[in-house]
Amino acid sequence: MAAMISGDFLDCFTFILLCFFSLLCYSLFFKKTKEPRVGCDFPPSPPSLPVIGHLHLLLSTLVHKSLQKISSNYGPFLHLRIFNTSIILVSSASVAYEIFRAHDVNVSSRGVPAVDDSLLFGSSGVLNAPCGDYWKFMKKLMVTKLLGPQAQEQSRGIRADEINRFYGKLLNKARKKESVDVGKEAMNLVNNIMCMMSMGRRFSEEDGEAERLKGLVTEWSGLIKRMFLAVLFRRQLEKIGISLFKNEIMRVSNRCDEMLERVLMGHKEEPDKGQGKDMMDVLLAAYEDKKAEYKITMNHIKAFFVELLFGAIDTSSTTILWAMAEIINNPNVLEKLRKELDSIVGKTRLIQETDILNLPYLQAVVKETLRLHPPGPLVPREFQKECEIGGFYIPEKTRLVVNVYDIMRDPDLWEDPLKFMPERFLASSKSGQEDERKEKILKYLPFGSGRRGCPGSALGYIVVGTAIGVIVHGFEWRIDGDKVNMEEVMEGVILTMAHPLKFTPITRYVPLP
Ligand code: HEM
Repeated sequence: MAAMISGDFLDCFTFILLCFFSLLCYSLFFKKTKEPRVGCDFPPSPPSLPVIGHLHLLLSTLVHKSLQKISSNYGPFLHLRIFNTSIILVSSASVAYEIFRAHDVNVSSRGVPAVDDSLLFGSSGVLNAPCGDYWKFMKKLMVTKLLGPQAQEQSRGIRADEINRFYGKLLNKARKKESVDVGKEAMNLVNNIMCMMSMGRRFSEEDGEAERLKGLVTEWSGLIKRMFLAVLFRRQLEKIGISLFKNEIMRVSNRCDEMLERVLMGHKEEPDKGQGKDMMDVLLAAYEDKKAEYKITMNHIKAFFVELLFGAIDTSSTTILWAMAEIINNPNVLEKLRKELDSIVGKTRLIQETDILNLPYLQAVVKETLRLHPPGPLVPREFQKECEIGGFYIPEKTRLVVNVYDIMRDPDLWEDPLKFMPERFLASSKSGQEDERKEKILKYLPFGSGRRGCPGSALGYIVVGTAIGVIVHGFEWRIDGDKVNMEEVMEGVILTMAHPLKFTPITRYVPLP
């Protein structure tokens, strides 16, 4: 009898638990989104499937392309739904203008929920921090000590040394008639520049440190790729106790932690080993400073460097790669670029950063590369509060995805949008910006926009410009086949080339010692 009672009790208990779980799942995933205000609709929505909404339209390895297709079929300002998560998809330069100009504060959060103490996707980083005191403090430090004009002038020598090393490597390959993996060498160059500028040291290639760092970058990229859609439901899943990828994220994070711990210890022991005060010195001083505007922790410092390594390096090196691919596929561009470099830089020395101001065609090549191949094709944000945009209602906490890839290929905004045509940027970028203001559009967005736009754009232009200058000015190249394959692939959140670009450099001239 006792056994029967306990059996019935267990069945009943399981039944109640199942009911509770189903109700919870219903309210978290399937419950209807908030109704719009009377007289103000949601933006239009493509036909959707029951329960999953528009999820099936997004299941692709090239999400920016799927979203581009959806926008070309249903319009540039859409309301999508995945289960009960609403997403506003924007592919219109005028709506982007309204959002980033009139609603900049409202969309100043990325809305990506933090994974505990992880150094990437965690609560200590700048990328996903809300626009509060911590973000303001770090942004000020970044601009004054690393990325602003004065800081950049002070670190010019570091970049010049790294550009010389880069040239030396290519020259060595040319002498040995060996082929160069452009993506790999660009990654090494930017990696060394960023590490030298921010921590006063580079990761050594000799003792395998650089390889370990690259391994970590690859693991993060793989994780980000898998997490892309999961990010949308993480909040809901965590409410029912499911933490997607948490173990994997923490495992990679712990390895980054160990690596940075070693660097930080080395820095504390020998603070003056680098060339003057670097960002790590500045952050360590802020950590020790009891009167600092914001009390940062060691985790904040480590998260900053992880984001720097994974954000700044991939974006800039991928741009170098795409630029070289476009230049090789467009011999007329190559000819014009070489002519400009030969006439301004000459054939007795290497290009320097300070030359870039006098090389408008090189600047236009970099801009055109970023227009056609933005490393971050989708800019994600979140509406903090409900608002009205373009006459449509947007509820609070709605996710926003601006498809900058689509906007920068819009045939209504760009003549021959798929053609690589640097000349379109030659008529002074300033007048272009004035036109945008007059027309109330934002059509050039490789660095995002508004207060959360990229603070490293000026440095990005300089690093990419000098690297391309060195390759184009210093060498001829031999590639396998006539044309470079321009197929795209998403590596994490970075849009890059699906196939490695390799060429054998042939020396054009050797600079005088
Ligand atoms: C070609 C090179 C680069 C490209 C295309 C690029 C692109 C971007 C984009 C699209 C964003 C998001 C903007 C938004 O939400 O509106 C971003 C954010 C950011 N980028 Fe870059 N970036 C580049 C280089 C750099 C460099 C060199 C650094 C620093 C050394 C850097 C640091 C950052 C930081 C810290 C953020 C986050 C800003 C915040 O949340 O307040 N980026 N970048």
